[in-house]
Parts: sequence; C-alpha cells; structure tokens
Amino acid sequence: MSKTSNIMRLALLQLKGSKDKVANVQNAVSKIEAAVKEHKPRLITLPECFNAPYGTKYFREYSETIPDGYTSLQLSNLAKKHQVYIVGGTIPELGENDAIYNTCTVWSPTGDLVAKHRKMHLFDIDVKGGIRFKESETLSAGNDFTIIDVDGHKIGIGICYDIRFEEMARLYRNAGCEMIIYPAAFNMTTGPLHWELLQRSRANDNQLFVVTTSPARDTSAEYVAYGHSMVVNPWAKVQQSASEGEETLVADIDFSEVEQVRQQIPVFGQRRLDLYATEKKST
Ligand SMILES: NC(=O)CC(=O)C(=O)O
Repeated sequence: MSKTSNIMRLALLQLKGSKDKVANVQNAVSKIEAAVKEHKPRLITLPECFNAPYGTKYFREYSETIPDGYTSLQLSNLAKKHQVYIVGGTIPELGENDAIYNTCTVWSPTGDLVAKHRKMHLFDIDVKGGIRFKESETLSAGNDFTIIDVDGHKIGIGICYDIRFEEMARLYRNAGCEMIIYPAAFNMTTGPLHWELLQRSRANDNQLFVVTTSPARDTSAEYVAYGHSMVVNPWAKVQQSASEGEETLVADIDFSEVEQVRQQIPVFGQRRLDLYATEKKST
C-alpha cells in the first residue's frame, strides 16, 4: 500500500480491568466509542489481557476462539462501525490442539481480522523479593512475526515481554517497519526499572516509533500493572506518557520523523554486515 499521509492519530486506551469479562469488554467498547467521538483516531490500541485478569490460573478459564469469540466480535463490529484500525490489546486465545496463547488481534476499518500475533516470548521470571511469573505454566508461545500496513506505513506487533528481545525489533526494522506496537502489562517490580528504558532502547536501536498500552494500575489486583502507556519517537524521546489510572492517551504521529533521524544518524547503512547480522530463522 502506498503512503497516503505521514500523520496518523493514535488513541491508546489504558483501561481498568476486573474478573468480569463482559464488564471488561463493555468498558473497552465505551472507551473506544468515546475516543472515536472526541478524537477521531485512525488507530486505537488496547492493553495486554484487557478482557481478563492477568494471571496463569485465569488464562484457560477466560480463553476464547478467534475470530468467532465474544471479544473478537465486539472489536470487529466496532472497527467496522467507526472505520478505524483496532490493535486489540491481547486476550487469552483457545488455539489448535487445546493450546492457550496470549494473542493480539488487529482489525481493519472494514471489520476484518488483518493480523493475529501470539506472544513469542513467554513471561517467565523470578525476581528475588519482587515478582515470580511463569506464563509457560499454561501458555504456548507463538512462532510468527506480525507486520501490518496502515496507510502505507509498516507497523510491527509485539506483546509485552517480546520488547526485551532486541532481535525481534531489529527484524521488524529490517522488514521496513516505522513503528512497533506492544500491548503490555509490566508490573511494580520491573516497571520502574525497565519500562521506559526498554521502549527508548528499541526506538533508538531501530529509529522508529515504539507504542505501548498498559492496563491501568489497580493496587487491589493480584497482578498490579505499572501503567504509563507511552509513545516514544524515533529520536528515542518520550513523546507522550499516561499516568497510572484509566486514561485515553491521544498522540499525533508524524512518520516523517523516522526518515529525518535515519538520514541524520545513518547507523543502519553503517552496520558491519560483513562481520555480523540479525537473521530470521525459517520455522
Ligand atoms: N508481563 C510481561 O510479559 C513482561 C514484563 O512484565 C517484563 O518484562 O517485566
């Protein structure tokens, strides 16, 4: 698709969550409706695990099939009704052979499912005195990279822990991406340490926009999300950041900044590919 404009308005919906799936989805519906009415975004992003509690004991219980499950149908209808792209955060997906995935769905303005990204790197950490989490107890990992085209701009999709793996972001850059969107739920241990650092690092490594959308922070929840949904520009500057609560962050993206930084700091062409390379293995 050829580039129709360098300017794109995003709405990042930092949403509260609960153990009530229907209430979670209906909250997303109302916030999407409000964002469209007030801001007319081209693309809307939702948080990781926005329709369910973020916890290994909940994933199977809250899982649903894609694209015919309840949450998918709601997002598809909204995308078509408002003629907007929706990067639908993530939901627990019931996949083939009864496997469960942490999956991001992307809906076009015609309501079609144009991409489905399954979290490639499962969040398995054990920080002493901090947090222990082991997605691999119940989830399977995805094996595919996901790139969408919005108005001629290639956008990579990753999910939360995927942001820690610079090879993935580099491969998106190598494929021509100007932005990477990560629905993500960092926590109160790793959030203060790494949330902004990782986004600015991936943006700087690859001279592209990095966009993250977190759940709102709920200190009564079993998993307390960090919040601070963010847009980082290709200069690795934080363009905009939400706070901790439920919030809609509206950002006007100027993709011409990507070319500007790449021309002024031309690291991509200066790589010593005679000595090293970042390569995608065929699966
Ligand atoms: N929750 C995640 O997938 C990742 C995370 O919180 C971290 O990397 O820290």
